[in-house]
Amino acid sequence: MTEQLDVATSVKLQLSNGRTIPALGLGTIPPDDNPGSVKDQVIAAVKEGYRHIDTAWYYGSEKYIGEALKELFDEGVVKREDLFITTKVWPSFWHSPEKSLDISLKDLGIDYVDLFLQHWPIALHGNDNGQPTTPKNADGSLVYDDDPVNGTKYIETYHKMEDILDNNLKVKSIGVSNFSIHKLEQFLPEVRSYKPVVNQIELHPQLPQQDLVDYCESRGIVIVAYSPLGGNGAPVLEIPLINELAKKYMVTPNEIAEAYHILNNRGVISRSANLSRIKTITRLPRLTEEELKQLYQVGVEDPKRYNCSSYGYGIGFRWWDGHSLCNL
Ligand SMILES: NC(=O)C1=CN([C@@H]2O[C@H](COP(=O)(O)OP(=O)(O)OC[C@H]3O[C@@H](n4cnc5c(N)ncnc54)[C@H](O)[C@@H]3O)[C@@H](O)[C@H]2O)C=CC1
Ligand SMILES: O=C1O[C@H](CO)[C@@H](O)[C@@H]1O
Repeated sequence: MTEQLDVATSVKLQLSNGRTIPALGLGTIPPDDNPGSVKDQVIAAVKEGYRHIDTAWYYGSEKYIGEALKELFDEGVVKREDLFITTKVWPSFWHSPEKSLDISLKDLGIDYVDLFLQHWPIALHGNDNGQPTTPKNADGSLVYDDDPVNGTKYIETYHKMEDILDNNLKVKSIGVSNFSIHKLEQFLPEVRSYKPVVNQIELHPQLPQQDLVDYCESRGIVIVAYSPLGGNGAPVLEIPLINELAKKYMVTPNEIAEAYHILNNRGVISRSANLSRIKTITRLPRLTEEELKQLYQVGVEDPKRYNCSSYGYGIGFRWWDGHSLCNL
């Protein structure tokens, strides 16, 4: 089956603004026990051919990524223009996206990002420096600057991102993340000049979200799948079908989980603290249409979301009138 393999790092997706995005990206949520290890992860990935790095002000790892980029540029491994770098503005910084961006650019040591995303369609109560990132009441519920289900202050954030793009200096494209259909229906009519080119969402065989995927793709918004392995512990890799396909195509389960998106013209960003793993998960098995459909069916009956149902990474997503923040 080795003849049915392509190279995942060579696939680029067309964005609605005429630019392209490498389909396979490296996630950079830092390991709690060793956040500085993100530097070596980025170096290993870029040397293996990755050209898309996904980060965020919220992750606190951008200074380590900046160290990696400096080393890669100084050594002539890549030039800035060879890379596609994404950062995001967190809801506690909803009022000052340019300030958030400037902090990211300083930590990354670059003067522009290729994609600037609005991390969540909500407004959390953060100060002028976006702190605290997860403001909470005494009962543990989040403190908002606006109603998280029907408020519209978050749209002001995007308008400010459009203003930044108008200057076309610090960002090349803007987009959104964790925007549900409910939010997109409310938000898209208010967009002034620049439709979001991407919606970055949790997506994997256990969470198909096909209605949201169809909604976005029908409007020219590229889906980028985050937590494609299910986050910490990679539960998605335990799906029997993924392991069967990995055996058939003689690749790793990671590559099946990534191919599921790339072959569906979606971006995918996964992470690994294991440097040798990063170097060995860039093959693209040519799964058949039937195999892609089988993977899709895994989560149709009993969808499972990893990112919002737990207190992962320090933020607790409270269920709100039957909505989780991810289903707003
Ligand atoms: N926009 C947003 O709100 C979000 C964006 N993201 C982005 O997506 C990226 C990837 O998603 P994540 O949730 O970080 O994780 P993921 O779904 O990529 O899984 C990564 C985890 O799986 C482990 N892993 C990888 N391969 C493995 C293997 N073969 N066996 C055992 N364990 C394995 C890694 O060590 C890590 O703990 C993030 O780093 C971030 O850049 C993630 C969450 C939310
Ligand atoms: O981007 C993000 O990462 C964390 C952990 O998954 C999540 O809360 C946030 O949206």
